[in-house]
Amino acid sequence: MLSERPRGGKPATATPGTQENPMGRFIAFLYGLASYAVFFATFLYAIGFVSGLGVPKTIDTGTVVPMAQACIANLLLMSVFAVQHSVMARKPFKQWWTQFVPASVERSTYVLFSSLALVLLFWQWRPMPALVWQVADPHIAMAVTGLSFAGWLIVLTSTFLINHFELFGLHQVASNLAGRAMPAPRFRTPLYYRFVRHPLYLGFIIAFWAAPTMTAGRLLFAAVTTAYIVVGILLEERDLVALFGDDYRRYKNRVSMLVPWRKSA
Ligand SMILES: C[S@@+](CC[C@H](N)C(=O)[O-])C[C@H]1O[C@@H](n2cnc3c(N)ncnc32)[C@H](O)[C@@H]1O
Repeated sequence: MLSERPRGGKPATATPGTQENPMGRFIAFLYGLASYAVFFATFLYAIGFVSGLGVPKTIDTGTVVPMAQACIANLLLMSVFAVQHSVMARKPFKQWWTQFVPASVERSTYVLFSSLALVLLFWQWRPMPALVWQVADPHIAMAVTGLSFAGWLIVLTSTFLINHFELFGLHQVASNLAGRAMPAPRFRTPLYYRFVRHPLYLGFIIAFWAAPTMTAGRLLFAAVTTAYIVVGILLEERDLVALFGDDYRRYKNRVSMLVPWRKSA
């Protein structure tokens, strides 16, 4: 879903686009912090939006319009996010726009635009309240909600296992501020990554599908985002093989993609 991080080649090199001017570096750092704050608020809102808890506008609230109209509007909103999130993550796009945006804040800007695309989706989402399923037993319903929150927790903890601060651009602006080089990307397989290659995406899938009440709107959201995740994995793995070579190829042979069972050794 979130895709490529800036790579900058195998050896650690000076942060590309490092500003010489200390004030410029400081402003870049503040911008990175602000983008991160917007991301974090959006992430928290997303939990409420999908679960229907604790936020004013959820996936199942708002003005009800005819089903086809709602479906088209929602597909458009998800497409805006998908196009922004995928296109801005591709190397040719990065090469083009880092002519205008300093490379040190490229990731923060990507994170900011992704968050804004999500805010637009939350704001403009049209509810589709038709009931697909509903868990009648309150204890089971609570357990399903708990499973959904476990999915969100897996998402957040996976970002820390990979590199939370680099993924959301803070590492880049902090290194730029300190005039330090960004370290070369490292292949990691900690904790969940021993069981599945994409725990973060698995967390999203669990969070979206574990619904005690599944409406047509949430079903549309879960189905489209799951399809987007699967396509995203194919693109991400192409980059990971290019970056980590045989290490990643062997990992692919050993560990399954999303379903946590061990492949035969
Ligand atoms: C949003 S994270 C998602 C990581 C992974 N796909 C997941 O679902 O847990 C995407 C970034 O993680 C990086 N990445 C994915 N797997 C990795 C691994 N095993 N070691 C290091 N970086 C990885 C990718 O290069 C990409 O920049």
